[in-house]
Amino acid sequence: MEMLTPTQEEMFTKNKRKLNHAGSYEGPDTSKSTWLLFSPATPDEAGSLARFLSIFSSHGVNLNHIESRSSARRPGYEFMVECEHGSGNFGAALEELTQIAGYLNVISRNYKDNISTVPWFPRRIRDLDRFASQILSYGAELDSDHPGFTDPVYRDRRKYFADIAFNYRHGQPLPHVDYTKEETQTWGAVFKKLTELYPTHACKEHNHVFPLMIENCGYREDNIPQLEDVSNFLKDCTGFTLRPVAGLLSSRDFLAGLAFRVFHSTQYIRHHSRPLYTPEPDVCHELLGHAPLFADPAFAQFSQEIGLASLGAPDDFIEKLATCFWFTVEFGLCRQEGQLKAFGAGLLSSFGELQYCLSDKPELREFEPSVTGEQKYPITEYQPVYFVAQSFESAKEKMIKFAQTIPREFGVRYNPYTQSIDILDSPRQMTDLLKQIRTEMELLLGTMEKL
Ligand SMILES: C[C@H](O)[C@H](O)[C@H]1CNc2nc(N)[nH]c(=O)c2N1
Ligand SMILES: N[C@@H](Cc1ccccc1)C(=O)O
Ligand SMILES: [Fe+2]
Repeated sequence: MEMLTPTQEEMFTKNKRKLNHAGSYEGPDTSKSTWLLFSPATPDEAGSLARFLSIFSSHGVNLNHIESRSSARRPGYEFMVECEHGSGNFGAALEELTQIAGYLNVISRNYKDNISTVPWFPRRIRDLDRFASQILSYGAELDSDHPGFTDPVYRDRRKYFADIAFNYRHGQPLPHVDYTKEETQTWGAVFKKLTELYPTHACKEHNHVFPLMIENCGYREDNIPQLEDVSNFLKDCTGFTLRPVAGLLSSRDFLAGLAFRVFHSTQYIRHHSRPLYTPEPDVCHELLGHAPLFADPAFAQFSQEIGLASLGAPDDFIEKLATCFWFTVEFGLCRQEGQLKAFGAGLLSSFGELQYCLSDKPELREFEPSVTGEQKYPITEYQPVYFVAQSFESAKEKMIKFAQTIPREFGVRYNPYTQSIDILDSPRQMTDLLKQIRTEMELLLGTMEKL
């Protein structure tokens, strides 16, 4: 396969059709959400919601959802409405609203048509339910170059897994799967070969956590661990959880999940004919490659930082972030005690590529987000170039600095109590944040005085 730039890659996958819940196809940009978040012009305006709603009805704009809540940005209330695309004269309604609202954010899947809107991003953890129907390539439909393409039993099985993911909703237990004998054998072959390489090839953080997964999550040669068990384990370690996904998500959606410490995990297994390398993520990749590192607090935070940086970012920055993600979380190398080790999940799940990446064949460069973010890469074969991070800590610091160059008119912060993203753009919110930090400082000082 020829090399694709990230832009080409997006086009390549976007040109493929997407499957929605009902199993019918929809075009790439038909997602229907435009959210408006706004406040009345003055805090004590009585009956203001009714006045706002009349604007939408007079322009024939249908609302799918209406919510009022206490505003964090100023005294009084704020409203959130979800408008149905294509109904009525949305532009006119928006214009009228702008005239009389206090603040107004427009968060839209349709942001490409309107410069002043922020690309849609999930605000609450249950908003992630909307991603299920946005699978890019593969998914339930296998491509003709896929090793399982001509195997009807495998295709059937993939359909079964895709349905689980499509029907999953936030808060439900992760569906338990009875894997077949053949599937368990494929896992066994991958597991056996990889665990022989880990002591010499994997980074120390992976080697530290792996025995814990064997002990707590049923990692064994003769058993494919259940996502539920792995998710519960990660939740105890770092608050990360898994949710099932039918296949590749767009970079934007995938990264947004990480902002909530949610990792989208496939549940199907690679085709048995090629256990040592597969062109798409599968349960071996997620559970052997990704899961152990999400149990590491520094790595979990690094992943969440990338996720938070992506929320509402313009497309070109999403591409750069996704490329940096690719060359760290997916295919990163690092130096530890003078030796080169793999920490990328795509390496830790492929016996073939794990050997290859530490051989003298590939080219190595130093990880530097502004440079790495521009690198082209193939997605269905071994990487010709790898980037080497000095440590997780240094990679994290570089990424945070890079994230600060993303143009965005507000700050974002994950609120673990409400499991939602706070948009920070008012002095009042900054004062509140400062008060919280003061409480923590007092705790810290108080403890230091005791010790
Ligand atoms: C963010 C970056 O594009 C990355 O490679 C993503 C893309 N979409 C994905 N989607 C799923 N389901 N699993 C993944 O590991 C990824 N990786
Ligand atoms: N190549 C990886 C799977 C993978 C595909 C694409 C992206 C990341 C990982 C493996 O064999 O395990
Ligand atoms: Fe991955």
